[in-house]
Amino acid sequence: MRKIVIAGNWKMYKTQAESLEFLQGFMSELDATPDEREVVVCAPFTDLGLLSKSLHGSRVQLGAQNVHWEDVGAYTGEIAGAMLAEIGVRFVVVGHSERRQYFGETDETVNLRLRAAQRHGLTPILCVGETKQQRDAGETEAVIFNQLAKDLIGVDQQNLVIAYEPIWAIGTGDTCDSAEANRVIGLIRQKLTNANVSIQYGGSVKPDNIDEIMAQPEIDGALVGGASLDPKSFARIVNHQA
Ligand SMILES: O=C[C@H](O)COP(=O)(O)O
Repeated sequence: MRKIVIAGNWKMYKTQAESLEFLQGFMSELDATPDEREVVVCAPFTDLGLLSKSLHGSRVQLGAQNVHWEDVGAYTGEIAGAMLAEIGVRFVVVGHSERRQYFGETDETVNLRLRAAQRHGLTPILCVGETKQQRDAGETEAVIFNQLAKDLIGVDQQNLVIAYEPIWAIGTGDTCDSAEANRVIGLIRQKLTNANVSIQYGGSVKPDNIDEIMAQPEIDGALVGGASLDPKSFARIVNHQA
């Protein structure tokens, strides 16, 4: 069965003090309704240890924003899967367009990171999506299918979340039309060997569009950037109408 996964990606925002302040506001706003909805906060590395203790026993799970493909070694500035797993991290964002655009992430390194995450029992959230230029050129499907084909080699689809993030919709307020996001996510699903992989939409998700996005039958959750930084706004997104 497909699970609903709502994940906040804090990117390079929030010190430890700010992350604790967020939690104070956020936890009190969360609906108590127990359902199958998974809630994840993907925080900067420096926040993870503290958040792990603070979130212990709560329904909010912890995610990281990167993982290296080797288990140990001389890789200055990188983080190993075992280091994340040891402190209670359950999810990790892999292949975000900001990593691909600014840090030289390729489909080959994305694939290595996905497999490393799974080796350490972490659930990777694989991000795929097209640029505006690629969309305008009618290349959306080809770009995404190419990413999936390369990124998913040897990846266990029983332990995977995918986020469809059209790059032109990230941080722009220019949300992808929900029916179009639904269409693309349906096409992504057709390329998978496990039809139960949860596929999120990401790109300018806000409290005022989450209900419409989640009403789409193919969309299993959201990867939320800017709106996950504010406790009330992220709680409203998590508490969206079923
Ligand atoms: O990882 C999250 C996405 O990049 C979306 O960011 P955004 O909600 O600020 O557009």
